Amino acid sequence: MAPARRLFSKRRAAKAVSGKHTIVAVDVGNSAAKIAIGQEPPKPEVDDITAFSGGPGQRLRTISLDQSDWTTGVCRWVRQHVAGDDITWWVSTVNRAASQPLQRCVAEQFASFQWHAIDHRAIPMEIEVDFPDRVGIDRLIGAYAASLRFPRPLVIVDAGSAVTIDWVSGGPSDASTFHGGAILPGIRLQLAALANGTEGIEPTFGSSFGSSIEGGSHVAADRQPNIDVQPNIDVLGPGKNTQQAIRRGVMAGICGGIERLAVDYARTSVKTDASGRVPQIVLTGGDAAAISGFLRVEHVLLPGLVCRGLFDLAWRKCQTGCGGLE
Ligand SMILES: Nc1ncnc2c1ncn2[C@@H]1O[C@H](COP(=O)(O)OP(=O)(O)OP(=O)(O)O)[C@@H](O)[C@H]1O
Ligand SMILES: CC(C)(CO)[C@@H](O)C(=O)NCCC(=O)O
Ligand SMILES: [K+]
Repeated sequence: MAPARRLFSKRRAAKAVSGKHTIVAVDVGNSAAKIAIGQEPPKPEVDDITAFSGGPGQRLRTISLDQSDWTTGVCRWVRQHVAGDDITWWVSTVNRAASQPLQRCVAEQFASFQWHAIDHRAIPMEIEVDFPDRVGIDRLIGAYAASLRFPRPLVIVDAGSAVTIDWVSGGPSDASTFHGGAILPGIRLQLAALANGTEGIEPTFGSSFGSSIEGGSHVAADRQPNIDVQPNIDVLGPGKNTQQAIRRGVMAGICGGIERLAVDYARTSVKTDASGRVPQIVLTGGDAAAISGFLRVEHVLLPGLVCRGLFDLAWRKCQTGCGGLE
């Protein structure tokens, strides 16, 4: 214990000189928490947003909520990479039952911390939906992060427990507009629904799919859905057995949905985007890599989009006066 304490105080002294401050971005979903560690911009004049949010120093980790001690896992991982307790946690949660215990764990394990749970009012975008406060904050932050990195209009696909397929346009001013989108069950939920709702289909948890979680690791192997991630010529034809048929159905449903909605949204773009550009599709989430291989439209794969967006928001706040980001 003693050496660790000394290390912390040395680091605190270093912070006072450099003015750096640690940001931990946490995206709490229904299956997993995604965590990234970053620092305030090393120099105030850094104006490239990627220098902060996507820089080489950034670490991204996914921790499955299946593990009963996942909150301790998060704190331990942060401890391993950050010396000291002076951390601002920027949090996106669509699962308060999970984020509340995490906050309690952080309060127990870190002597001083700041906790920013982001809501829609913090997102510098127009939000054109019926109830902006009811949209999953992960959707809004992902949309914001994508709109800073790619030309609009955008189709943002977050393939997690649920798959969300959202539309973001650019307006005549520089502001982006979030227009809502579509929500469908993700791969794992679709497999579970088929198993639960039929007598003839067995649960398909049991093997493979290890690389599906962004950043890898910390995913219990015995809970992973058994769906091949490699696109294979076989999957073009009809499934010849139950497993193949399920795989065909689930992947075609999700990929077909993305392809179709991108076209449909673009058709509405006369109203919502004046640029006339072909929409850029941005894909993120635990199943993004699996889905990417089956998609027939051009897209970019960007792991940790919501964590990147949390850093973007922290960076933005910093521009208007950091001071520990409070
Ligand atoms: N052990 C696991 N537990 C849960 N999901 C897993 C696991 N292993 C792989 N996956 C895959 O990862 C997907 C979940 O991705 P992700 O972690 O991005 O979800 P999430 O952010 O928690 O979801 P949401 O934001 O929709 O609540 C599941 O659909 C599943 O196919
Ligand atoms: C759809 C999910 C589960 C995706 O993480 C999340 O964004 C959420 O709980 N949203 C609330 C409903 C909505 O976005 O309209
Ligand atoms: K998510």
